[in-house]
Amino acid sequence: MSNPSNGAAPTHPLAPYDALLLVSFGGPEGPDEVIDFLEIVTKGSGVPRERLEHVGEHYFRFGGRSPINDQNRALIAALHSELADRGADMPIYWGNRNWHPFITQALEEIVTAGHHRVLMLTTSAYPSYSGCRSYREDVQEALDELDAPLVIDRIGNYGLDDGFVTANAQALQAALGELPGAHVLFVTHSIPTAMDEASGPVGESGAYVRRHLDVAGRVATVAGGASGHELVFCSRSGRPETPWLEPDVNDRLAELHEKGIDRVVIAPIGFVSDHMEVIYDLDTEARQTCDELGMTMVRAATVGTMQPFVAALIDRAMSRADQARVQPGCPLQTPEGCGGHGCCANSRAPLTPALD
Ligand SMILES: CC1=C(CCC(=O)O)c2cc3nc(cc4[nH]c(cc5[nH]c(cc1n2)c(C)c5CCC(=O)O)c(CCC(=O)O)c4C)C(CCC(=O)O)=C3C
Ligand SMILES: [Fe+2]
Repeated sequence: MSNPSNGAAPTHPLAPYDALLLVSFGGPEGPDEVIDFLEIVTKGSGVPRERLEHVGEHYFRFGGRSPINDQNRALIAALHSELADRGADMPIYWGNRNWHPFITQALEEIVTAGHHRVLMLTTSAYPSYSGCRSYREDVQEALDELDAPLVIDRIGNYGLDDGFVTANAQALQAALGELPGAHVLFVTHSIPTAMDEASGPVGESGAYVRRHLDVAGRVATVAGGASGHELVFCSRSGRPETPWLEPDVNDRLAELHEKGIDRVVIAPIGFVSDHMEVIYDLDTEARQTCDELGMTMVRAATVGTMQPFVAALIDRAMSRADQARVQPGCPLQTPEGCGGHGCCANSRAPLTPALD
């Protein structure tokens, strides 16, 4: 509250930020959008046409509608209510890398509304080119096109934040409640091994896998009650001759079955909400693998809008604002040292200019 004696305007708890920007992957919302979406996603990535058609089928199975946009709408609502609870509500804009509303559209709205300094959050919790650096490259590119006096900072990768771990642990505990003593398969998106090697700040390598292993270990410890746990991967794409992170969740399920382990919990710590990878690759495909092998499987919830997760994002925003108040300029292209920019020192995409 403002102090009436000096007439000062109340200081917003997130000052100097005047808006938040949620940046996400995007997904189609109807059958006629699927192919155009997939073409945008795979532009210049070398993903073969057959893979594209194959993944298109996953979307068509769900009426051509990805769950990701509704998940993001729900997350924005939850962020607003968390902000309101702390007396800190502010506008939240939303832009996607690959589908409407695009990042460029969000930035145009931000500029039109007269905002000057915006804090960006992404729906990816881990360091890597795909999950971190490409988001800030895309936002930087959109910013360059606008030529407006707008500064965008970002919060760092939040996978190891207490609230993210707690929310995942609560989800795992609930799943283990249904299947006590089960073996836990923590799952994340596979990426090319070269992308994993290039992940992390300058001088570091393999941060993508290492961070997931750290999160998995903490989540398993906090939840308790698993007979064992490990990290596996889903949603491999790319060319078959390019090495990607393994084992694939389905291959590992078959191996576990061979060893006589037939009770598993699948915990998608790599996804912040029920993306297509979760509802297709895990709930449909991996579930079918389990059914065929006669294994019992429970899928743990994604953190979605769980309170500890939403609070962790706002905690991050608050501490980023504290930092920004004493450090006026820390633009997106700063490779290290502020806001956890060091997610991926090496640019994977030769088409996009390197930022450091
Ligand atoms: C690390 C990572 C994340 C997590 C971080 C983050 O959240 O960003 C992520 C998220 C997502 N990936 C998604 C969808 C797709 N990803 C693809 C392709 C690829 N992903 C990759 C990596 C990642 N992807 C990579 C290395 C490729 C190969 C092509 C390339 O190198 O560019 C393809 C093309 C077809 C295919 O090959 O599968 C699709 C359709 C959706 C939307 C799902 C929905 O609709 O709910 C989401 C959230
Ligand atoms: Fe992907």
